Amino acid sequence: MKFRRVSLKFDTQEVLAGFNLEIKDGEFFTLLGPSGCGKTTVLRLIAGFEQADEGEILLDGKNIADLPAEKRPINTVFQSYALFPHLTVAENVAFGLKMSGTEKSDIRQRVHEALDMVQLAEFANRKPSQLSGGQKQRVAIARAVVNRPRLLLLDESLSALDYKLRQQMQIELKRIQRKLGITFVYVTHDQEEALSMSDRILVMNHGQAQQVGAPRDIYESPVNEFVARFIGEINVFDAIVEQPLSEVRSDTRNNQSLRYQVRFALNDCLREITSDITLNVGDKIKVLLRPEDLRVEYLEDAPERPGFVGEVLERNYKGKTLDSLIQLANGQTILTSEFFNEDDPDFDYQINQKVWIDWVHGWEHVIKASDMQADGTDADLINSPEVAG
Ligand SMILES: Nc1ncnc2c1ncn2[C@@H]1O[C@H](COP(=O)(O)OP(=O)(O)OP(=O)(O)O)[C@@H](O)[C@H]1O
Repeated sequence: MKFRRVSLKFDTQEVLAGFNLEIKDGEFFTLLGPSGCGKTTVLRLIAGFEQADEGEILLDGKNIADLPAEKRPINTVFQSYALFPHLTVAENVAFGLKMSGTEKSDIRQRVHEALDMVQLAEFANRKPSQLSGGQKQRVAIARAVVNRPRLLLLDESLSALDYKLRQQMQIELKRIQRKLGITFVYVTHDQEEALSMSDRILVMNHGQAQQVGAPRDIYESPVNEFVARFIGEINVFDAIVEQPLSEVRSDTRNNQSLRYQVRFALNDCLREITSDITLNVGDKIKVLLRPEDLRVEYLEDAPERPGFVGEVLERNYKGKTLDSLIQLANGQTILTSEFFNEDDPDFDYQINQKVWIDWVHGWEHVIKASDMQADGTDADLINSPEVAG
């Protein structure tokens, strides 16, 4: 399904302007962004609950923008489940099929299959009030897939569940989606949820597409500061390109990147970096490093080494990792996250301890400083072929 230059205003507020989108058949696609960025509006436009002022919404190449919601082969699972309390689980799931005049025997068969799929066959005769939150959610999903829609829309569908159940349902949803082969369009502001379930994610801000890609691309190669900061923790360092270095580095995915010598604003120190994008001498860049990309060592071990010197402000033992908040010489604070390693004598530093910070070279991600507008908007991206599809 595709959006072509879709615009929508609520009174004077422009929520979407020339918005493009492509969702591939059979994929688990997630719309991710902060509250108010327009995710639900996009979902409601797909469902037909909202009408676009301009543009086309295409399904199988046909413009469905004027087709009423009930005529679209699209179902929605709401956060509130919206089950009928007086009907049993099976009757809830059968409801839509009954209304459309499906044969009784066919209904029985399909309701059974749908409940089997969400592993609720034995609960068929219960009422919604006799179910847990996760079970109600699964009934809502069974009801939404029983008439085999082309697209299933899920609006923050797991947010009412507690953390543990939510994690189980993430796996469950992905399993159901794979089994059915139906295109799922999921809306969330939870980046962890988006990363763990999606085939592709669209990151939005202020009604604009920021980046679309596989979870790994979005996490490891964010196109701007907004995406980098929205998807997990990130440390940002200013630098200027001094000179290109001839050698090329290949990463584990065989992507080739270029090497440069750059001058970091911090300590005015010269370091080598790799970059996926071509840089010119004098370019202002931002070197992005995730907490897990950084390495911390006792300062006494390396007094002469180039790099960033800091002082440990906080350390949090997290079981698998030791996370530290470190203040650098220029006042900037950074977050590091290191896997527990009993054999490393430098591992367990103390508060106020002076430390030296390096990173796993090749893991840095570089963007030009001009790609980093504070509000995350980047006009060039909105209509880029990648986003437009
Ligand atoms: N019916 C409406 N009338 C007026 N303004 C609306 C309406 N629906 C949404 N908006 C506005 O449009 C913008 C986008 O809203 P939308 O619900 O799509 O955001 P969202 O990203 O889904 O947010 P959330 O995560 O909080 O649900 C917001 O500024 C919102 O206030």
